Amino acid sequence: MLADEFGREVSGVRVSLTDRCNFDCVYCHNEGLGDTRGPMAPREHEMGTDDVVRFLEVVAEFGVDSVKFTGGEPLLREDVEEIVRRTPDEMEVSLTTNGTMLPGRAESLVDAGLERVNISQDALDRETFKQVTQAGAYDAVMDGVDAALEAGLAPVKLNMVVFEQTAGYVPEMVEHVAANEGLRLQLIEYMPEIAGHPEWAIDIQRVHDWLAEQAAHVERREMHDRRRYWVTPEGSDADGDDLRGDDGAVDESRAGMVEIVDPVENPTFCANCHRVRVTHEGYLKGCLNRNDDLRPMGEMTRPEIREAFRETVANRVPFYGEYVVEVDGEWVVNDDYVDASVSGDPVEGAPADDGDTNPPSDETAARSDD
Ligand SMILES: Nc1nc2c(ncn2[C@@H]2O[C@H](COP(=O)(O)OP(=O)(O)OP(=O)(O)O)[C@@H](O)[C@H]2O)c(=O)[nH]1
Ligand SMILES: C[S@@+](CC[C@H](N)C(=O)[O-])C[C@H]1O[C@@H](n2cnc3c(N)ncnc32)[C@H](O)[C@@H]1O
Ligand code: SF4
Ligand code: SF4
Repeated sequence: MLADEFGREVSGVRVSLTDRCNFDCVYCHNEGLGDTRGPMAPREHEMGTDDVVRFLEVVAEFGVDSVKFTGGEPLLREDVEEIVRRTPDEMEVSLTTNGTMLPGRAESLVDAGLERVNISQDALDRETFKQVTQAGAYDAVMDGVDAALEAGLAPVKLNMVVFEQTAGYVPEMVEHVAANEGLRLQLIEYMPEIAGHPEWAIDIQRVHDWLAEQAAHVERREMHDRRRYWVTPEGSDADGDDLRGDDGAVDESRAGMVEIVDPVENPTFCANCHRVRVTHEGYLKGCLNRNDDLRPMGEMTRPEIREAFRETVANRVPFYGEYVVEVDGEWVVNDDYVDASVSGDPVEGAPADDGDTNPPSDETAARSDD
């Protein structure tokens, strides 16, 4: 497995299959690339099926053992089943989706080899859901969750971005996953830099504190050093060891799992980051939050992919605490990287700054996600 200078091995890749979407969520960072609005028809610049598969075959040679397909809305592409089917067997295959296209496709995706799915669901309230997603597809998402469960994808992780509009729904969502076997919840710290509206952000530590009071059991996940809280349904007094099944793991019929994704507030999140990303246009990206290190893979021949992947890994840097540091409460680019990030040579062949990318515009870094 390749490792960067900070000792972080790269075990996973996240492939953005498209930047198109049928939703227009008010907070969307589009995996760090900005706006998803625009025509929904397939576009020429998206990586083709064969390119995606060839990329996966090459990184599998380096011991990469998991791939997540994301976007935009990945299921707008009709070749997801084919891509999943042709993904090397040794890789765990997962998908992050808004869920609307899972009814009618969940089974074919599972048949093709899909092992896990994360579905974005920010509230159980129809009106709030509509305001947040700027789409009225609440029922389609709920049907999507059911379709995933029926197709055997349990546990299904619900992704909820916690910000001003949704924070009040956290207790209800936590009870929802505690009471419904087969569901997990992921509470994602809102990242305002790409989407704007810093005033929407809330203090994620308050959510940790509240969950710590509710939880019957707490664990840490190695990836990103994320905290996982196991919460029992209302009325249950099960605790700690009572929750474990015969195999020693928490029995999900007795408690629901709530994981917090807090890249900014958690000082050991980036130090435990083991993922490299690929944009829908086929550029490697060492960090979700950076667009100044996009690296093309030439004509995507195997030697070119190998070389670009090696270089991307070699140049990876933990974002929070290393690439940006906190000065007077603001994240600013570390002086050691100023040349590389702001005025350094753009990667040859990388997309121009035409609104599709978000390089830090000054010394305050762009903070996005995936
Ligand atoms: N800054 C940052 N945010 C991340 C990272 N990974 C996930 N996130 C945030 O969490 C959101 C949801 O992530 P998912 O795409 O569902 O994947 P995940 O939860 O990381 O992956 P699994 O738990 O392995 O399924 C992303 O869109 C980001 O907002 C990361 O490496 N860096
Ligand atoms: C960009 S979407 C792509 C996949 C798919 N369209 C979906 O919504 O699941 C991936 C994840 O990013 C999360 N996300 C988007 N913008 C965000 C932001 N500004 N802060 C934190 N998470 C965000 C979404 O909630 C979603 O779970
Ligand atoms: S569904 Fe996903 S990609 Fe689409 S706007 Fe919402 S967060 Fe962004
Ligand atoms: S911000 Fe960058 S370095 Fe930190 S966890 Fe996310 S992708 Fe990894």
